[in-house]
Amino acid sequence: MASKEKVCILGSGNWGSAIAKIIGSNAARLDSFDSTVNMWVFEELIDGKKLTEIINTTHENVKYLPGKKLPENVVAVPDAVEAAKDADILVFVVPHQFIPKLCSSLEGNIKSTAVALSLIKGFDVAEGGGIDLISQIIKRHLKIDVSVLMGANLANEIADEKFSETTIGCRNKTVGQILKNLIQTDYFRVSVVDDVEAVEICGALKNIVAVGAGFIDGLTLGDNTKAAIIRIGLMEMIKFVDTFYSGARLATFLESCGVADLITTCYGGRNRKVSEAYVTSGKSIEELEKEMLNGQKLQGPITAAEVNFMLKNKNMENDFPLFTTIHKICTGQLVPKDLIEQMKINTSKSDEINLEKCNLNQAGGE
Ligand SMILES: NC(=O)C1=CN([C@@H]2O[C@H](COP(=O)(O)OP(=O)(O)OC[C@H]3O[C@@H](n4cnc5c(N)ncnc54)[C@H](O)[C@@H]3O)[C@@H](O)[C@H]2O)C=CC1
Ligand SMILES: O=C(CO)COP(=O)(O)O
Repeated sequence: MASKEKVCILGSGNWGSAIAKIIGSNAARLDSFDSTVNMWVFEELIDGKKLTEIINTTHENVKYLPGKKLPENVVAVPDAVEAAKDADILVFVVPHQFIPKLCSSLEGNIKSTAVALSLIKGFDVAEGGGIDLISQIIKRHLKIDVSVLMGANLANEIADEKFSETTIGCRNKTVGQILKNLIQTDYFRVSVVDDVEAVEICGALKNIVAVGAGFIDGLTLGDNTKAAIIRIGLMEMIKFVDTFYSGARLATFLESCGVADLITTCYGGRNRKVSEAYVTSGKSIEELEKEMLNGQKLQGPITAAEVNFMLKNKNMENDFPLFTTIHKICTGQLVPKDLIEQMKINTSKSDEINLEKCNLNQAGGE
């Protein structure tokens, strides 16, 4: 790596802008980083003005993180290749449905020695009936090492500098320390673990559970029911990792990326909010996403569809009744109140994992 690491942030939505605030300030403060941080902005017009120009003059992303100043060394760039071509560290933070196109545009146009950090929660469907992790897509296109950062990280709260924790999954200790230096502040505390796949999968799957929590809120079923959905969701997350990604560790679910992110998203996230409105308004999820989120993107319903694509192909829908039911409600195959009926009949399947004996428990940690 270069003596002064150059950082590029690819994405500038709600979380992209909040992390740009942190990265910009750390890059300016620490000698080991080049102080100029490029941020790729998917260009759009706001009242006839380009968003990149607004960011570069007012130092505020007025659409996706209004009211918060970005450090002046964060430079908005409308061309992804231009933004990324000289970077040593590429921070990926776009809504997950846009990653394949972004990676294709970067292919062959970045430093071969660069490393990536993905903050993206979601999957993509894969040829052959399975799913790809977002980190795998980045790696396949760009042929660089990819670490991940996931945690209980509602972007607006972090932009407000409220104390929060996060988890970086990284296999290389030196790179892990560099990434920690880049991200950690006194109010945003970073743990680095080497269980990279489990960290990433926790981040993706908790968005499905949050959709279920929103349905429960919309049905006004109360705190006990919501806690039950969170617990069942956690069991399905553990079972999913144990079944499809063996070698991970149970302890990872106790990091910020696991149970903490599950809790915060089920109480404070966009997936919860829109799913509650789905029950009470009778509108479609797509309509509500447009009406309620001002251009921000929901990840839960599409993640539920991606997971269902794989479970259906493997004839395993019944082994993950919560994930399956949430997908069926999102797609109109079931109605929200069916969630409870399904849980009454099927939760034993979610719990069908012996934690004493599961693969996750056997793998040795540090
Ligand atoms: N917002 C949050 O509190 C958190 C979000 N995340 C994750 O971070 C990732 C990014 O989320 P946010 O930054 O919140 O984004 P967001 O939900 O605010 O999405 C808006 C962003 O998408 C961009 N966009 C729209 N159309 C596009 C296109 N065709 N191609 C490329 N970009 C396009 C917009 O320009 C804007 O930058 C997601 O995977 C999310 O799950 C993770 C932790 C917290
Ligand atoms: O991932 C998040 C918090 O860690 C944000 O969740 P939402 O996308 O549901 O707002």
